[in-house]
Order: sequence, then C-alpha cells, then structure tokens
Amino acid sequence: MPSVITIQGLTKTYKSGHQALKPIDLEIEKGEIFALLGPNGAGKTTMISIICGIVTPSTGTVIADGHDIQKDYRAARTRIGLVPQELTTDAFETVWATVTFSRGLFGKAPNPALIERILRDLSLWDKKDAKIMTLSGGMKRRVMIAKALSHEPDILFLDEPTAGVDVELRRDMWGLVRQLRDQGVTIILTTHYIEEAEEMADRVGVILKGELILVEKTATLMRKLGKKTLTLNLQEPMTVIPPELAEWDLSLQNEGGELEYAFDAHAEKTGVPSLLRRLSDLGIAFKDLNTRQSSLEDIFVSLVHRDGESA
Ligand SMILES: Nc1ncnc2c1ncn2[C@@H]1O[C@H](COP(=O)(O)OP(=O)(O)OP(=O)(O)O)[C@@H](O)[C@H]1O
Repeated sequence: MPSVITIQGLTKTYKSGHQALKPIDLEIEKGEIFALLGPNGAGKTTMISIICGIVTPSTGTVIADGHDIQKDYRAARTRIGLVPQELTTDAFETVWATVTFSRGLFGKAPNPALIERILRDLSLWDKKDAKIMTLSGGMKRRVMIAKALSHEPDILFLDEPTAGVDVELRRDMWGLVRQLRDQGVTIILTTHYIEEAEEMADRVGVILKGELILVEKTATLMRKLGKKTLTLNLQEPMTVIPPELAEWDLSLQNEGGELEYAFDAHAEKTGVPSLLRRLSDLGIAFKDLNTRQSSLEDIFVSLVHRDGESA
C-alpha cells in the first residue's frame, strides 16, 4: 500500500522545556485505520496537532498526500479533516450553517447536496435547523465529524472520538469510521481505549512518554505478543501449588478454586498436554477447563509495565 502520510524525525519540545515527542518516524498507509494508542500525556494530541498544522514541530518533516505540512501548508491541510477532542463550535449556530461554513473555510465552493449527504450519513439530517446548544453531547460530536468531512478530506484524524460517550454511540461511531474507510478515507484515531484499537484498527502504534515504541498490524501484534491462559476449575480448592508442578508457570485464582497456566500458544511445545498428564498422575481432578487468548489490553499493560521498569 502506498503511504499517504510520511513522518520523519519529528520532535516537539514545548517552550516549558518539556519534550512531548522524541524523534518519530512513521508511514500511514492509504486507506488504513491507524490507532495511536497511549496513556494520558503520551503525546498523541501533540502529534496530531503538528500534522494538522496547529502546533509547530521542533524538528522533522511531515508529508501529507504529497505536500509538506510546513512548506505547503494550505495544500496539505485541505487533504486533512480533524475532529478535535474539544467541541469547538458556535453554540448559537444551526447544524446546517456551521457545517456549511466549515467547508467555506477551506475555500471550497458551496455544495448543499454534499452537506445533505454528510448530515444524513451521520443521522443529523432532522437536526439540520437545530441550534448546536440544543443538541446532546453525542449529537455535538457528530456535528464535529460533519464539519471535518465538509471539505471532502482524504485523511481524517479523530482525537479520542469516543471519550466519554456511551456504549451505543461508541458502536455507532465505529460503524461510521468503517463506512468512511470503505469510501476510501484514511483514518487516524487516538484512543486510550484498548478495545477500540483492537476492534477498529488495521494497525496500532503505541506511544509512551513521547516515544513511538511499537507499530504493528493489530492481528500480528496480538499473535506475536499474545499469550494464552488455560484455566482449570478444580474439583477441590488448593492452598499451595504442589512442588511437582514447579516447571509450569502456574497461579491459583479464586481462593484456590482455579489453577491458571499462562503459555505461549505459538511455542512448539505449549506444555498443556504434559501438565494435564501430571495433574492426572497427582490425582488432581478438575470440573472444567477453558483457554483464553490475551487481549490487546493485557499486551498494552505489559508494555507500559516494561517501560516503567526500564525508565
Ligand atoms: N502547550 C503546551 N505546553 C507545554 N506542555 C504541553 C503543551 N501541550 C501539551 N504539553 C505536554 O506534552 C505532553 C503530551 O501531551 P499531549 O496532549 O500530546 O498528550 P496526549 O497523549 O494527547 O494525552 P491525552 O490522552 O491526555 O490527551 C504532556 O505532558 C503535556 O502536559
């Protein structure tokens, strides 16, 4: 896939002296959904703001759809739609006026048919004459998306699109993002909801303390770093793990009622059959067993943890 955004050696040190971004190199592929995942203060908004021309980088370059975001700002910015975290819309305007005005800001000719389609796609059509202040929080978020799409960008940035929205609206947003991707829009979203990245993104970038520590296809990441857990529901609770089982990475859960074994599902020898044989030899009976693939959340927590240890 050709890349639609090329970031090279991008850094940002704020006037306060705080280095929000360490040198970042990243290619965003055309038509992908890329999730930038990181805890609060990791540098996600800083990175997006630089690409969208709101914050000036300290060093480095960003090329968006063939245009340097600093040297060729207007051309680059026209290709990009931004849905910021904060609602930045005039409360007294109507939905129709504010979305139409946004398109005009990019010097594009009026296109009422397009605005109508965007509002219909976002289920905002019956609110087109409503003043922004009368809308619910979820509706206001949809208006922010409509504004960002009004000038027909090829690249859409969504900064924490579902922070603080209810589960239903989150699902709606996900559906909408997929629909946009199917129309050929490249989507970059920031999130600290792991579930969102796992569910939505083709690729994930993990940013911690201004450093992009990992970029990987979501599926590869899950496969590579993912472990499996085997849980055995014991017939009789255990107080300690017998020394005969020391060679397996076991732990007791639920007051000794469950024996858990964490293993690498891709290893040639998982250790599962030999564990089950040994349990049988020791007369340890279980009522039920199940295995669970570790989620992106487990992976993320272990990465953050690892980073904390090395810091
Ligand atoms: N204008 C500024 N001046 C000085 N420091 C700033 C400025 N803006 C952000 N920072 C700092 O840079 C770091 C990265 O902030 P940024 O907003 O990019 O993080 P984030 O990953 O988007 O976090 P969140 O998920 O909370 O939005 C933080 O430590 C923040 O305090």
